Amino acid sequence: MWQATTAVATTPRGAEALASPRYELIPLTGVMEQASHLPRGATVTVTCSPKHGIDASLDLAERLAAAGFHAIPHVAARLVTSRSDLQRILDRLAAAGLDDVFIVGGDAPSPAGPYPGGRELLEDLDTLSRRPRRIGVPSYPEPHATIPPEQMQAALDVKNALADYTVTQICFDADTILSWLADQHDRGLRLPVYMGLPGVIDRMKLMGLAMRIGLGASTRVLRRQAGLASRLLGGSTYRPDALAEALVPAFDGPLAPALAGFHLNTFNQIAETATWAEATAATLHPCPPRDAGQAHTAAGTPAGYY
Ligand SMILES: NC(=O)C1=CN([C@@H]2O[C@H](COP(=O)(O)OP(=O)(O)OC[C@H]3O[C@@H](n4cnc5c(N)ncnc54)[C@H](O)[C@@H]3O)[C@@H](O)[C@H]2O)C=CC1
Ligand SMILES: Nc1nc(=O)c2c([nH]1)NC[C@@H]1CN(c3ccc(C(=O)N[C@@H](CCC(=O)O)C(=O)O)cc3)CN21
Repeated sequence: MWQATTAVATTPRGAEALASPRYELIPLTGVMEQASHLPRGATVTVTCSPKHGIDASLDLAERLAAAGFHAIPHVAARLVTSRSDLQRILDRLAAAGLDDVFIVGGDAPSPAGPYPGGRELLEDLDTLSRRPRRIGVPSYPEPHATIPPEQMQAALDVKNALADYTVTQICFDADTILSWLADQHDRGLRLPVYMGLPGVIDRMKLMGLAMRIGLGASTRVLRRQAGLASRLLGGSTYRPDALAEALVPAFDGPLAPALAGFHLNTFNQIAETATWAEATAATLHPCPPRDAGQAHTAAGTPAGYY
């Protein structure tokens, strides 16, 4: 559980980050209704898979934008069929006023066109018109299942000059994320980092997804915490409490300048994840009565700053 007294005094920026995360949605039936549980104007991103294709992500992003959200579609490089297809996508984004896009390699077993990965697409995009105002790219605190670490690092180094921000792949271990951040900072990463967390999701479902998308060794926490009692009760739900507790303070520590926020992979458990984020952020800044604002903690941080 949260140590509310310490947290209030030390993590105002972290609490704010948790209160306004990016929510990642999958373009499946019912998602618009589920999205209505999100705060008005929330930032939502739309995944892009070989199963649904790029246009399903763009369609949903357009609908979410029309409903008042700040919508960010993912575009998978391996699903783009040609250079003119890429220009068509850029034109469609511009026409819809979608000015922020997340470019990923994508999970297609082979490229449908000239782009084997996000890196190659970004390099080509630089020569085309209508670049979105902001471009995000993934990054990996844990090794990728198949792409060698040197190749991933080389791709990130190129993207460091071509993109505007990065979102970390789901990782269940806060120390791994924080030491990766420090290492990337030392190597000259200039992209602001959104830390990618799983949302509030059934453990078994999360374990299956983790295997399918090739997450790293930290996935073992799902096994360790799925205790006998909860299994007897017919399953248990993962909550990213331990990650939030360890990562929120980083927004007020030495790595703060490198951090942009949190990105919650909801897997469409949208209401549960949003409720968790809001409630957890609220425990961090419980808005004490006004006169508490005069008091100061031992560390000199005004109590009741939030
Ligand atoms: N973290 C995320 O949100 C997502 C991650 N992915 C996975 O990550 C991989 C890498 O994507 P990005 O981080 O955007 O980096 P990227 O696509 O820029 O890949 C890095 C380098 O590895 C090569 N590469 C990419 N996919 C490959 C594959 N499937 N097989 C062999 N080589 C490949 C690329 O040519 C590139 O030079 C994707 O292929 C996919 O498996 C896919 C979608 C979303
Ligand atoms: N390798 C990889 N690919 C991704 O697409 C991806 C990541 N990693 N890491 C973070 C998130 C997680 N994402 C996901 C994960 C699962 C589904 C998924 O299960 N979608 C469909 C099934 C699609 C299919 O079978 O191809 C679903 O029915 O839930 C979608 C996006 C997108 N992002």
